[in-house]
Amino acid sequence: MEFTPIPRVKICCISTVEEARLAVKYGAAAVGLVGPMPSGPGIIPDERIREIAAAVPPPVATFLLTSEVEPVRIIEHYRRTRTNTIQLVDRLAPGAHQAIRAELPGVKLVQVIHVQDEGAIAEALEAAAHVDALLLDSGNPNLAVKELGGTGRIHNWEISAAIRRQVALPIFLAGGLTPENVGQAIATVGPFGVDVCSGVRNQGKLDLGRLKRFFAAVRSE
Ligand SMILES: O=C(O)c1ccccc1N[C@@H]1O[C@H](COP(=O)(O)O)[C@@H](O)[C@H]1O
Repeated sequence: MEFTPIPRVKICCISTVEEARLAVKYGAAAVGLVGPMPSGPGIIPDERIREIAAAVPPPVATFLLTSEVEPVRIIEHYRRTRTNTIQLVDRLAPGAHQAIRAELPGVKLVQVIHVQDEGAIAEALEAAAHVDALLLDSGNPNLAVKELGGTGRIHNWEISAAIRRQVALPIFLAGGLTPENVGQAIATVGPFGVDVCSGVRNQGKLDLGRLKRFFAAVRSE
């Protein structure tokens, strides 16, 4: 018999302790806290990330989203914020993940892969050897002003499904998920978790109705 767990939900772009409480109340397994980025709607100051991360109860995971790429800068960012997980939203150089691990052995590492075309499959397979989970998102790190997430756009879920089939790590799916499309996304990709920012917000604020409908849609899958 095959066991297919209901996907975990990560609510991203949490901007206050109150928003974190709301996300946890309705069942979030993780909250995302967005540090300095070249673009995106969810950025908050590092001091606020630290405050929110300290307020979130175990076993809810706290993800620091960092756009830093140098291990020393990533480690400094982590030490300013003290989450239990680091979400690396940009590509790192070879050896960088190992350097972070050596310094922060208790901290989980999640690498974002921007799914633009089938090249994402090889990128995912390479990164998978060095991290605890992958997060498949929309975006374009090759633009002059990098677009590293928070786009509100979906991508080609068939490519994400191919990655999920080939990678033996937890896969989070992100990018333009909403209460209306998350069921189809789960059916297509079969992710371990789903991750959402704009789809549960209204004018930048967490929207209770959308949040409830998002969880209901995930649970009815
Ligand atoms: O939200 C941001 O500001 C952001 C900026 C840079 C990288 C990632 C960011 N957020 C992440 O993007 C995904 C998808 O967002 P959306 O649901 O498409 O709006 C979100 O889950 C965050 O992990």
